[in-house]
Amino acid sequence: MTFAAAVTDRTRHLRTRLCVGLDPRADAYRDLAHLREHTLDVLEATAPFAACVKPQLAFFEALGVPGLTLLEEVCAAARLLGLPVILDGKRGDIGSTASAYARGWLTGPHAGDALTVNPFLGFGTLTPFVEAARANGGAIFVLVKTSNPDQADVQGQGVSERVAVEVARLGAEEEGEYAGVGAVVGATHPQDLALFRSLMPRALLLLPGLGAQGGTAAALAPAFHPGGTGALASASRAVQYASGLSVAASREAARRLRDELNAALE
Ligand SMILES: O=C(O)c1cc(=O)[nH]c(=O)n1[C@@H]1O[C@H](COP(=O)(O)O)[C@@H](O)[C@H]1O
Repeated sequence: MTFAAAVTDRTRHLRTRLCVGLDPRADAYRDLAHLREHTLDVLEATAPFAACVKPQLAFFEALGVPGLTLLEEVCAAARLLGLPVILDGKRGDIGSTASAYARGWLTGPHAGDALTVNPFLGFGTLTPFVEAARANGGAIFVLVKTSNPDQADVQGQGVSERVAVEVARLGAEEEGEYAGVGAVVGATHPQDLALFRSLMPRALLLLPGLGAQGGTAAALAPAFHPGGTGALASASRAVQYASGLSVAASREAARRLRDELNAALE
């Protein structure tokens, strides 16, 4: 089953559109063993409420080689739990380097099912990512309008809309309900969601910024299709560190966010 079909299946059968972000901050833990245990515990505790999981590569890379080993463990644990994995790497470079990134993160030993991708170097540089994702039934999420307030410095003046049109064009070649070329649109921009939904009708939208950055579930309905499919709302700190390092609080936070999204959509 493709990534797009698998998350949509979880949305329909488990009634969840929540993407649980894993951003394990080294300074929150005694040592690497503590970070590892808590991160895997949060994954297991929140999995029943999640459509997918999104490890942020920066936090794993910051730990060096042991971080990559842990990332492999997280991906393997997610698979056992039935959770599709989005690796949040925001990669992008000239073609030959983009091919290496695509091999590494979409087909290599640490690969996820999907990868976030930066289109800043030009639309042609997306090709290796699109091809690698297609070869495995994976997906990419192209940055269209990021959640941070200063995104407009670079993404304003119609840039986000141009990227959205390209995402739709790339996905149009694919079969299936949702394409393997998706888009990142911040949950912090609820006023823009209807526009981006209409520009990219068959793209899965990844909506980060729920919780810690101020995004609220109630405002996200315009990103979804009738029936509540087509988008994934993502929260990292609000789940992993919902109340210090309490795993029970992480579980409850995931349950509450899932319920809030359902209430806004069903
Ligand atoms: O691609 C992302 O997930 C992403 C895109 C974006 O526009 N904004 C954004 O915050 N993110 C990532 O989503 C996560 C947000 O974390 P929280 O604010 O703790 O939920 C971080 O790992 C960010 O790198």
